[in-house]
Amino acid sequence: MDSIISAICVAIIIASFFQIRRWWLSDPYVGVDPNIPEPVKFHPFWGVLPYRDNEVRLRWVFQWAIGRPIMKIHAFKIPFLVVSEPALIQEVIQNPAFAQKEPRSYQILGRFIGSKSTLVTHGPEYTNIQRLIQPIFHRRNMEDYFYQTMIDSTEDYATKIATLAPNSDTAVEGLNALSTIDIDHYNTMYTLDIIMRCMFGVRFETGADDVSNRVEAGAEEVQKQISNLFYALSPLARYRSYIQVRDMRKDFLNIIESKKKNPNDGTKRKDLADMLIEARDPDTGKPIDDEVIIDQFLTLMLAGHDTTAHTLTWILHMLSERPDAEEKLLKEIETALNGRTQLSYSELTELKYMDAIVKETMRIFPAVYAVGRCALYDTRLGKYEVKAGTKIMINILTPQLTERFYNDPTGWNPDRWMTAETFPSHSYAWMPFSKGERSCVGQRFALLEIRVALLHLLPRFKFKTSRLHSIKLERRITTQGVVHMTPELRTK
Ligand code: HEM
Repeated sequence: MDSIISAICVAIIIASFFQIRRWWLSDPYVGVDPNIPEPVKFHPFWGVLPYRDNEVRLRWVFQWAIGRPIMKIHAFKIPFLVVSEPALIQEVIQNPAFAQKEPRSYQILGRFIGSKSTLVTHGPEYTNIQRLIQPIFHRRNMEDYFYQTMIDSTEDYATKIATLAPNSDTAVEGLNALSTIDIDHYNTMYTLDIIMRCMFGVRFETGADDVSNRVEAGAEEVQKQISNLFYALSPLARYRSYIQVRDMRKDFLNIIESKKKNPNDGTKRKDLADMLIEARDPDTGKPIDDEVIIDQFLTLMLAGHDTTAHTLTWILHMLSERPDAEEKLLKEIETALNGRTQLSYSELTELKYMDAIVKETMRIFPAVYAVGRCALYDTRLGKYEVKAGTKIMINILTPQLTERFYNDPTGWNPDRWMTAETFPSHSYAWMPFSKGERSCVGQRFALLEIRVALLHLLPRFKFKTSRLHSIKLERRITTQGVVHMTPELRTK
């Protein structure tokens, strides 16, 4: 009897071994059109994962994608189609079959932003939320409310920078000409302050109060989980995000409740919370549920601060590297100011060279270098068939660095945006805010923040990139720059 049981056990073990081996070696691209090329022969189980290294992270966005309009890659047998040709990207964006975001790319962020966030919903639920969110970012609100809030925050940032400038009267003790700051960290705290003030009318300041502490801890936890996948998958990370989100939601709910008790009677500058509390569903006339409002706050806070901060960091770095461009921008600002200290909203948004600098920096260092979509039903993409459930990565970076669309594509040259002749021949060859229905709702807000920062900081400070530290470009979900700079007070 024993020997029969042993024989059955051995047979099960052998059969399981062959089954696992078959699965391990099975085709990861079942259901994917076989005509779509694979850039290199990947391992059938690990796929692209062994190619992830520190120097060339995510090769698929640049190396393999160059000259490949579409290709297939996989990781742990999960296949993705990487689309890198502007005409095909346009097809993806305009085809309703691809209206859904790729849920996996939002798994980590999803822990923090809630299930009713505009970033992750789709279909009628998304349309309802968009109808409430989009009007908030209209030009009138920018001009009437957010512009002045951004200026106030920037003035405080300038005061803080002055304490870090070795040649300023207010410099903290012990600074010298070689002292540097991690400018991206400071920019991140600055953009967090802007979004907090615009959302709730409250200041965000490191260590100043409990709400600021919890917001900072939450924002840092997101960064940590995004940058370290192994940590993100651990129960500890899940627990920490649960606690932090719970605390932030409580804080935000308290703010909403106190605003409801003391509604803005027009004597104070309106903020985003006032606008969302006032908003009514156009069909039912009902106000928005508090939990839905909180999902949007968390989304705007997380989607809207580090992207802008990283962009500002790269702009300051490029201006430090290119004094000719900095000089030209300062001239443009000086001419526009004409002896005043402030510009009107429309005067600021009309500064052409400033706009060119922002565009050119976002071309080379797009804060978001790819976005994910998922086919809702069977469809076609170019000459290929795409089955329902197929995951798509829209490659934002590669077209922006392609010779077909840009002369000297890796050279930073803002002048290419000064005349229409040197604009890219396809509008989808520049899309740092994505395009179409699911593009960045905060684009106008982000561009205004960056312009306000340049207008109010550059004439006062010269930001010098330190040669003593290496400059690191980290591609996680966003393109972060680790850049050490010395801010110097400009003397007339
Ligand atoms: C330079 C700064 C920014 C860049 C480069 C950027 C880029 C993007 C991109 C590429 C998307 C599309 C994501 C996708 O399709 O999966 C997006 C979506 C979004 N962004 Fe931004 N963003 C920036 C700033 C902001 C700001 C300041 C806010 C809010 C205040 C914001 C709020 C959002 C939201 C809510 C979405 C989701 C839109 C939707 O699905 O309907 N972003 N952003």
